[in-house]
Amino acid sequence: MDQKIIVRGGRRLKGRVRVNGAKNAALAILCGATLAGENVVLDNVPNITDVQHIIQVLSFLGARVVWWREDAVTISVPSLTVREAPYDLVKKLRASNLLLGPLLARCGEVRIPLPGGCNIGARPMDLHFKGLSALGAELSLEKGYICAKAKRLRGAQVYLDFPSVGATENIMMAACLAEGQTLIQNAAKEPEVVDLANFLNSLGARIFGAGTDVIRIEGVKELGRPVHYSVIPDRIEAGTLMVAAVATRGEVEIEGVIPRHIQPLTAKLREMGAEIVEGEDVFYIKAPDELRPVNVKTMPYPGFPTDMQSQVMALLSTVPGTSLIVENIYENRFQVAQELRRMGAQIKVEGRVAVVEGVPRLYGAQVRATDLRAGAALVIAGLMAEGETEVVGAEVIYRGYKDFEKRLARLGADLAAANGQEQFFALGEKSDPGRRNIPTYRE
Ligand SMILES: CC(=O)N[C@H]1[C@@H](OP(=O)(O)OP(=O)(O)OC[C@H]2O[C@@H](n3ccc(=O)[nH]c3=O)[C@H](O)[C@@H]2O)O[C@H](CO)[C@@H](O)[C@@H]1O
Ligand SMILES: C=C(OP(=O)(O)O)C(=O)O
Repeated sequence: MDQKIIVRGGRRLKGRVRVNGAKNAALAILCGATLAGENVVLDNVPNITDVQHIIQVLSFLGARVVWWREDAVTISVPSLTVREAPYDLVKKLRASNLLLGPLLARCGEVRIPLPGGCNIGARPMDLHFKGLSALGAELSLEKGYICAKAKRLRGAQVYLDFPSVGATENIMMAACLAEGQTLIQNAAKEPEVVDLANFLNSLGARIFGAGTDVIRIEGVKELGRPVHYSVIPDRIEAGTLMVAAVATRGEVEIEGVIPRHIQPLTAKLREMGAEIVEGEDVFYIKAPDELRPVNVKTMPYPGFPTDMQSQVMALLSTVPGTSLIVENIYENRFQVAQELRRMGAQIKVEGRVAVVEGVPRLYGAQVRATDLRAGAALVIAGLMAEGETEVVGAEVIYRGYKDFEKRLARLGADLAAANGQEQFFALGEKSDPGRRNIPTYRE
């Protein structure tokens, strides 16, 4: 059902907000938990729709997953009764592809539909296939399903042509139970890869070098030590809130972060003129009215993250001067530009390059969230715009952000969420119930 977020722009964000656990780490760790038997307890798990969907897939496969607190789950996978994941569940998220490695290692056979997720590019799986084949698996595509089989997995040396996060994670998980040593060269260095490796090591795996471009895995017979593990904070959620703070020329404190994970963004926001003070696990951000244009190039970690590109594009659309954005990861991640143009932004896209000419102001309009980060970017644009912005297709935002509009409202934004039945609930101090029959509430 089409959901909407309605934003009335013009308010500066002010206050303090705490970041949730990282979507991309939690998803990988939940998949990795299928390598173990029982007694896995995870903290700081964000209750977002992607996580709910992966839990549905795991439950279908025979795992017992229980939310025992708002942000904590227990998982036990004594045996996996089903080795085929259903298309209707898997199509909802990209990260379902991360079941391939662990299920193959644990069961020797698996059938998973090609994953779904946002339409941001072709996102092939050749590197996952290359790595798992090197470990001895036979893989084929049959009627939209990835079919993988292996009598036994053997350690191998795998060079990734590109440091793919998902391929690194899948190969690393499969290699945990392979015979002998695996080397992943040109591995992804993202913090979420490191978090997955730390989690697997706490289960009894022997993974060395995660966070560098060579990861060594010594295979073990089984994993299954009791584990109580806490997922790292979401650097992209933190970054999105930082950009929202700067976009509204606000003053915000963001708690529960690992500042070094967000360096590439912090550096850009400082280059634009924002004041950012870093504590051990907190950021204080204050933005002046006048900001400077910057150039941004998305790269694998520790480069500038593609998952922050759309939000920064929204911000730059009101910064005087010319900014250049080069998107090196996904060919369709500029779709948000055409929605921002509806709001008055001046953005030209030529292949992988977007040229953003800052305009004095954006105007509220009806726009569509074409993907998760585009949705967040459009809400940020709405916070800056004059008048009312209606972001339709907002359900994709909840794939990755928990209580997105509530958290922004607590920082003083004026915005509301609604479902397709036009049942609005509104947040923020100055919502105007009269205009749209919105029952207002304040927390
Ligand atoms: C659930 C999750 O963790 N998602 C993140 C993960 O996605 P994901 O793991 O899918 O991203 P990858 O790092 O694999 O993809 C990066 C690039 O490599 C290409 N590629 C990837 C695999 C492959 O076999 N062949 C190939 O060509 C992709 O098309 C893309 O152009 O990392 C991305 C890059 O930081 C983030 O945007 C996503 O939020
Ligand atoms: C692209 C993203 O996620 P996924 O890989 O789950 O589609 C994202 O988080 O921006």
